[in-house]
Amino acid sequence: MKTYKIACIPGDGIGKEVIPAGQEVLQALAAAGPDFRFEFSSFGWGGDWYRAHGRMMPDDGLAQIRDVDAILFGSAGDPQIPDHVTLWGLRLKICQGFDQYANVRPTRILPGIDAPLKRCTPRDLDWVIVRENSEGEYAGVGGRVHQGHPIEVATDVSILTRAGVERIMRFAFKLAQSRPRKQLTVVTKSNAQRHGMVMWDEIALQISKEFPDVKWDKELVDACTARMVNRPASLDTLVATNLHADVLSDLAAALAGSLGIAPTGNIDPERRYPSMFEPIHGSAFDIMGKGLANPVGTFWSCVMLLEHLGERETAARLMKAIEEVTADTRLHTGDLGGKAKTADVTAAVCQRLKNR
Ligand SMILES: NC(=O)C1=CN([C@@H]2O[C@H](COP(=O)(O)OP(=O)(O)OC[C@H]3O[C@@H](n4cnc5c(N)ncnc54)[C@H](O)[C@@H]3O)[C@@H](O)[C@H]2O)C=CC1
Ligand SMILES: CC(=O)C(=O)O
Ligand SMILES: [K+]
Ligand SMILES: [Mn+2]
Repeated sequence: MKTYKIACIPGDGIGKEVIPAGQEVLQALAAAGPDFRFEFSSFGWGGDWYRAHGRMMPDDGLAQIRDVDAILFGSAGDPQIPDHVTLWGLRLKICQGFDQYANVRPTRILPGIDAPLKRCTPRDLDWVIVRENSEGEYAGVGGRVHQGHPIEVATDVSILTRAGVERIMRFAFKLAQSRPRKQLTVVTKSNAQRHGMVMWDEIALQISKEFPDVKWDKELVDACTARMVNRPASLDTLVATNLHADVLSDLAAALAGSLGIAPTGNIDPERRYPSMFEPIHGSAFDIMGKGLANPVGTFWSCVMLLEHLGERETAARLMKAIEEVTADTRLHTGDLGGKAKTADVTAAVCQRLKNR
């Protein structure tokens, strides 16, 4: 029997609630079938680790998880520690350390979810946002000089490399090609950002020639927000820079009903390193520790994890169980207007997996 090694890193805030829930669901899946088992390892990295050791993860942390088949991640972000310390010390360290350059964020309106756009039916909103995940605005290049003085200067320099843009464009065109509509929107801002984004557009055109069957267009990021709201059905696959896609994907999640539902894969398409799956949301300080977090974003991320492992049938089985649960409004958590708790939703999904 196959054994998949999964590293679980709950991190902070509601990550500590939704990742154990995700692990429970994966365990229930493995128990329901004879095909494979999981070997979980758990890592208590994050804000608590920082308070005890002065850093978010150990110096050899990447080496400790180098050989797993996949990583299930919660969130980095602690109310007592600056956000840039937590994010860079854990999540970005893993994403960049393992060169997980493609961040994939599907969005759909799941059954039973009351999405906020009154003219948008579930058929109109079926997107995948591909986020460049290794450079751009989050390259980490910049600095501060004259700190605290009136002449203080601070910079964050966006870095776009030809190799980095070519690989994410190729990934996005390929993903668009694999979807029924074969359609890609390249999100840009080449009117105002006249160097990096102009190269981004040029490379999009260049890579498009490798995919003659993919229809593609270009949209400025500001206009793209309006198009997502007004003409959702005109979009299918999107590709955008690190910052642009970060913002667009929270909007996408909200338009599909809640930030609590949306999944992500931080993928190394070349499979040199393990890929990492996480809900798109953060630590949710306002609800943490109360058992109120919606675990669906984590469960959907588990679906992506299973697809990445090549377990397509099992992934589909989990997605079906998730959709059956969202269809029952009694099982909606507070973010969806319901009263259910994390544990109720988790138990309901596990129950459906047992009853297959
Ligand atoms: N990938 C990561 O590790 C991320 C980390 N963060 C960090 O998380 C912290 C909080 O960030 P925020 O901007 O407040 O974003 P957030 O995603 O944590 O929360 C935004 C809002 O959405 C709600 N929400 C999010 N997930 C939910 C869920 N599963 N169920 C129910 N409601 C949910 C929260 O209660 C809050 O009102 C910060 O430290 C930030 O840096 C934020 C986003 C991603
Ligand atoms: C950090 C963050 O906001 C994200 O990964 O989406
Ligand atoms: K997250
Ligand atoms: Mn984000």
